[in-house]
Amino acid sequence: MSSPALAPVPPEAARDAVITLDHVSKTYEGGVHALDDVSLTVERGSFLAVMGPSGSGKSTLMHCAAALDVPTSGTVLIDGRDTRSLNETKRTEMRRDLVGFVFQAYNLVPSLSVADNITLPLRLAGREADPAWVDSLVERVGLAGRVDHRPAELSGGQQQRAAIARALVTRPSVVFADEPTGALDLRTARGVLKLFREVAEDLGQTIVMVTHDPAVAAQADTVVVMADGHIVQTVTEPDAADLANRLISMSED
Ligand SMILES: Nc1ncnc2c1ncn2[C@@H]1O[C@H](COP(=O)(O)OP(=O)(O)OP(=O)(O)O)[C@@H](O)[C@H]1O
Repeated sequence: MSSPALAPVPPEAARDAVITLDHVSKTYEGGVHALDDVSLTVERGSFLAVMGPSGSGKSTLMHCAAALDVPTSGTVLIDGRDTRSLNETKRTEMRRDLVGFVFQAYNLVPSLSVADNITLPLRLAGREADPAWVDSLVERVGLAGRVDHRPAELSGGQQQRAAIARALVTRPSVVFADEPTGALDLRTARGVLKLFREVAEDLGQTIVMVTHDPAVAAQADTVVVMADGHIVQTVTEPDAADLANRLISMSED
């Protein structure tokens, strides 16, 4: 089923699209067709999950959509800006200004306090921190009272919450989360996914989350299912059991 968040890419809708992939293909050296003619629009404020089996092209899609990599053909727009025409320096600046990242392994700097980790993207961009905004983020991710600690003094869930605050601190157009609960136990993972939902709903933050796990994907508003470099299904109002069945039936095809 097609959803408003994933409508085919009419130009007049582009102002509400944070990410637009238009006929994007990616072929790696050696000839692997990781993405094959993928078109996708991620609407502002939506929480989208990209789900599929290993090797289906999820990471490649994320890397192209986040301007970490360039497609072999097709167009990627982030907030209306074309990523393909930029050199590596300009693409890096675009990522710094428009994109936040959350990774499975948290990637916090061990020698910095939680507070300094959270505000690091601002310092790297030469921007002033707005103390009220930083405080509200720390509060929202439940780390008030922990900001002077080093990452190693936090639990995995707390470290991921710090990483989420770090991803939000620059007020990016979009946050990409790559298997953000992959290293967490079930209960902690639920808390982190609830936080993503709240951030999407309360702050209108656009989130694109890559996962192979149907239970994780089901927390998003919309799920695109990938297989062999294609988006093969788009699921609105996702349900974990239904998504799991879809994956099982794909593996039996
Ligand atoms: N740098 C690369 N060079 C060559 N082939 C690559 C490269 N990165 C990915 N591939 C190949 O492209 C295809 C898609 O890989 P991708 O990592 O995007 O899939 P994925 O769905 O994210 O998989 P996983 O869930 O295992 O991370 C796979 O066949 C993979 O082996």
